[in-house]
Amino acid sequence: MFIIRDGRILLIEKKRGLGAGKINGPGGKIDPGETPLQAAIRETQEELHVTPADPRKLGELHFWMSQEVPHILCHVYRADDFTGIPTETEEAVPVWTPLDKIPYDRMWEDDRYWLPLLLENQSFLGKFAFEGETLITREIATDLSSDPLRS
Ligand SMILES: COc1nc(N)nc2c1ncn2[C@H]1C[C@H](O)[C@@H](COP(=O)(O)OP(=O)(O)OP(=O)(O)O)O1
Repeated sequence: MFIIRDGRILLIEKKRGLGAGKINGPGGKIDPGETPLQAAIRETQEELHVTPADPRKLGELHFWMSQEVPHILCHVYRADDFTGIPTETEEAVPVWTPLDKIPYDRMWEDDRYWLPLLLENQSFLGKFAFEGETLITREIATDLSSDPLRS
């Protein structure tokens, strides 16, 4: 979940789990019975104590990681407002970042290929294969005019 307001993006420094130490948006696994959107909102509330307003889906990302974590499907949302006060939790430190200073060198390697599209409000479908934390192959499709991602 990427919240953007007043020329800044609300990122997190993740304190535990997959990608600990990296900068990312809030997010996590979908619980049984949840939709991807419900999960993204809940994870944002749990990790930052804020609730995104009117989030909309802009992207789908497929990650192939390793034999232990073979495939991850990640639903990517953008919101342009929120309620609450971004607060450090056991899971994350809030990192408000100017849009022209996004720290890609501290993020997963794939982010530099699709986060600029999200900032431009473009929809995207990405496929990324990793070996460890190194990006090996990437494929990105944009301008999904039939809008399959907005359902
Ligand atoms: C491999 O490339 C990745 N790139 C990016 N940008 N984000 C990724 C990548 N792999 C995973 N993620 C995201 C997806 C989720 O938002 C988190 C990982 O969440 P995780 O499954 O570890 O869930 P936790 O944060 O541990 O939380 P729960 O266990 O509470 O669900 O990273």
